[in-house]
This record gives sequence, C-alpha cells and structure tokens, in this order.
Amino acid sequence: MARTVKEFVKHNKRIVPVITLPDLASAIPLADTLSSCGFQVLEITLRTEWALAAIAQLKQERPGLLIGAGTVKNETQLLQSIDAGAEFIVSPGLDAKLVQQAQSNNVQMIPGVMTPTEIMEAENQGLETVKLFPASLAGGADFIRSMASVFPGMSFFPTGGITEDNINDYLNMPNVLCAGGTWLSPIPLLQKGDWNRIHEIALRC
Ligand SMILES: O=C(O)C(=O)C[C@H](O)[C@H](O)COP(=O)(O)O
Repeated sequence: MARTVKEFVKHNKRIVPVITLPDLASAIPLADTLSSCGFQVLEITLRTEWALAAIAQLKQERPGLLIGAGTVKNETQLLQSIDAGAEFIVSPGLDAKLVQQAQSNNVQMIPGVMTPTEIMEAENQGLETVKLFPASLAGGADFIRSMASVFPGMSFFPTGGITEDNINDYLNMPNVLCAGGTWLSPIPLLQKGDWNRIHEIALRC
C-alpha cells in the first residue's frame, strides 16, 4: 500500500516545506534540520537540475520521510519523479493525463486548482486532495471555507503566499489537510548552509 500525505500529516506537522535546492549537497542537512523540528513531508521542486537526484538520495537515506516532487508539469517530469522515488507529485495545475498516469503508477497526485470547475474535474478524476495555488491570490482561506459545502469530500493543500503569519488561517479549517510554502527554506539561507537559522524558523511553525 502506497504511503500518502494524509497518513503522514495525521501524526506529524501539517506543514509541507516547498524546497528549491541550490545544490545536491544541501538535501540531507536541510531534510535533517526540518525533520528534527517535526516536518516529515517534504516537497522538492523540479526547478533545478539536481532535484531528481536529491529525491532519490532522500528516499534512500531518509526512508522515514515522505518525499514528493513539486513543479511537475509534464509526463517526462512525472515519470522521472516516480523513477527517482517520489511518493507524491505536486503540480501547479490540473492535467487529466498526468493525474491518470500518476494513478496508474499508484502514486498520489496533488494538482493545483484555482476554481470550482477545476475542483470538480479533480473530484471526477477520483482525487480527494487538491492544492489551492496560488492560495493567497485564489481567495485564500475564505475560498477554501466556501468550497466545503459543495465539495465536502475534498481536502485542500494550499500553497502560494503562505507564511508563518497566516498559516493558521488555513490550518484551522477542517477541509485543509496541510499547507505549504517556501518560507521554511529560503534560498539565500540554503546557499549559505545556514541550518541554524532554518532551524529557528522551523521551530516557530
Ligand atoms: O511548483 C509547485 O509545485 C508548487 O508547489 C508551488 C509552490 O507551492 C509555490 O511556489 C510556493 O510559493 P511561496 O511559498 O509563495 O513562495
């Protein structure tokens, strides 16, 4: 049985760091810093050339974490992410073919949505969780709240414009599974290898 984000966030923090690695060497120290603060689900975005290698390394060396691939926009990236060992796939948008391909590989797909039409399409494809993206521009917590009555079976993983200052607006809602963002792993701190500072930010969340 494949592991899911839902199962992981039930027992750990409901916050998913969205990570763009400046190099491969940062992957393990960053994952160790974040997991020591209770973050067990990490999304590695495919925005750098070493993202797939980082996913493979984390999957092998830190099997207790749930590692997903983010910014997955096409079939090649989807299959490469699955080959690397990603256990969930996050996409900025909704593409029926990608959803089907992930499902046929038994890997959880979390597509980005911004409208009721897209949520409906995701629901009709059998999905139970979607990403509201970019959450702050799509209507934020109020949008998610107003979707609860028409999509009672759908849970949300909002990202985009979320920080430690507004994350509780999202996490307080029953139809929010978890929320994520880049503020836990700022690229300048990653470039400096400033794990202490990242640890401080993570402890506050
Ligand atoms: O590319 C993906 O698959 C994503 O998940 C997008 C990210 O969630 C946002 O880039 C987070 O944006 P900020 O936290 O506002 O910096």
